[in-house]
Amino acid sequence: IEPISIAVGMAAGFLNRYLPNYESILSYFYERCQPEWISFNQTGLKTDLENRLFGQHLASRIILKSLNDFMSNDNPKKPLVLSLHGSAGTGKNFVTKLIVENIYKEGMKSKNVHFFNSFLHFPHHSPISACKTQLQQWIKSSVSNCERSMFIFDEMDKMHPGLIDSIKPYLDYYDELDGVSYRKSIFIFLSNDGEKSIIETALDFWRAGRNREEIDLTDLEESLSFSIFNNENSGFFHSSLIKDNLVDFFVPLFPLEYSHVVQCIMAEMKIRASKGEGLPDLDVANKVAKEWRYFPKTERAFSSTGCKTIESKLDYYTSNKIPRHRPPRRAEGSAKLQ
Ligand SMILES: Nc1ncnc2c1ncn2[C@@H]1O[C@H](COP(=O)(O)OP(=O)(O)OP(=O)(O)O)[C@@H](O)[C@H]1O
Repeated sequence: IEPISIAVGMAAGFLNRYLPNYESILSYFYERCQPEWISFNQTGLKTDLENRLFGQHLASRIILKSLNDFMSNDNPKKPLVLSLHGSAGTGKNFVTKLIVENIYKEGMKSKNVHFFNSFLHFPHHSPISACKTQLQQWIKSSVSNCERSMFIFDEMDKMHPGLIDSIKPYLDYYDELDGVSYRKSIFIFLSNDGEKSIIETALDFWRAGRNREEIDLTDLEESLSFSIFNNENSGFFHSSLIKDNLVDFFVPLFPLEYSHVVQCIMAEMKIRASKGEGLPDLDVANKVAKEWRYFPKTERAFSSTGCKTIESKLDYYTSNKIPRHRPPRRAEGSAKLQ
């Protein structure tokens, strides 16, 4: 009997000691809606924006300021809604990833980060009412689980306006909706809407020989919202989300210049070097960047595809097969200006 009672006593002691910590042990291994897993690394984001995002001074400034203010406010009046605009390959998805990585320990894999692509998740042939219900339920249940949820909508301009309108209540100034508060969530919309006016502004500065870093939001705000409102093909235009002022910040991403393409190639080379695949070489980066397509044809001011497809171009180049005149996936905005 003696050894049994000793064993029972030891087991009781063990459980007493560790059971109260059961939750914290679990939260050590499994992602929870807790500061260990979700907290804003302001310095990390600042450093990433300065060192990893090229040619986007205005986007960097707006994103950093809006997130600093929002994440340090314990009682925001509404969720943060950012709408990122710009042509293909200028860094909309990339900067979103930087934001996510500096809030969620698990980055894009976090179960509290929800990424939707209009084509993939809401194909136009699907019944809109079913999509609306599913999307609303998804948002509600995610925020019920974790108030610090993030929702990213890519290709927002291709999204059905009815679907955009169905998320409006969650973006508004409500304390709660059916017992759920959405005020600490973040919504990020990505689209090509407004690219024409962003390109035109950047081109005006380029032609005037002015530094693009001098471009201020005031130079753009009016023309950007005008061009979004007047794009009849856009889901944004047809939805009432903009009209009702539910977007907190419009974030313009400028077309990238030759020097930014070189920076992107060098960044990719550094990633490869860290995996033991060669060394960064500025001469090679310059050679690859020269093979890029630029617009307008005469001035060759901006890259037609931003920094997109760098990996494959670098692959081609390093295997001595440079892709010449490969059509960019999407360069409608640039074509108009040629
Ligand atoms: N401004 C930038 N600074 C650094 N890297 C960039 C930048 N823009 C693009 N890149 C690089 O190019 C890749 C493609 O860019 P990204 O997916 O962010 O483009 P996008 O603006 O979202 O384009 P799309 O409108 O076609 O979705 C990124 O993964 C990143 O490696």
